Amino acid sequence: MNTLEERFETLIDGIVEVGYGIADDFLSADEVTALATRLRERRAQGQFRTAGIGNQQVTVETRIRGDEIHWLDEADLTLEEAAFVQRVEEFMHYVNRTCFLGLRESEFHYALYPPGTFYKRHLDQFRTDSRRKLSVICYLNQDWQENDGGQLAIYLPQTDGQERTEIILPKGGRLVCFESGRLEHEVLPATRERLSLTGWLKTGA
Ligand SMILES: O=C(O)CCC(=O)C(=O)O
Ligand SMILES: [Fe+2]
Repeated sequence: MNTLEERFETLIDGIVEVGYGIADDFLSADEVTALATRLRERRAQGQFRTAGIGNQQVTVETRIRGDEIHWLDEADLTLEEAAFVQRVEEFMHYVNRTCFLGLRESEFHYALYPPGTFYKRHLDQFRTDSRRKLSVICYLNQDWQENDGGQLAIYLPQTDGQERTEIILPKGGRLVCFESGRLEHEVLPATRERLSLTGWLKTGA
């Protein structure tokens, strides 16, 4: 297992060199199991809603996205959730020390994509609010296989005007990070429930 700083470096190198970073062991298998369990408990308690689109997230449009989400509330975190938030915030401070992005705030939601649902190609920054600088997605799926689908497709603009597509499997413990305002991406449909914890690192007001 790499040290935390090595994982942070891997993520930053990826973002700087190719536009996105991947750390495969951001969470241990036990942490994935614990967070997936917390996700399912919260969903069973009725805390999840079908996600909306746009800044206020009021419009449900399942032809664009079909996931159910629950926003983490700082005042109501389990130990595992608090540990996850703390680790991502350590990454945020590490980024600030090395890349000077001026990140100040974070927000996180669980997401569950029922089989067959997807999130069409989009950008994570809103026209009316550009505070989201980095998107982080951590997958909570055990034993995810290629033929389970549910890949994250990232569209990378090339200097020759062409576009390259990267296809990333949502394997448990894997964290993907990219610039929210720059890279369009898409969640492909899966044959199983697809679980994740997604966050944004933001500048202040
Ligand atoms: O779960 C993923 O792989 C990406 C999710 C996403 O694009 C989003 O929630 O904005
Ligand atoms: Fe997104």
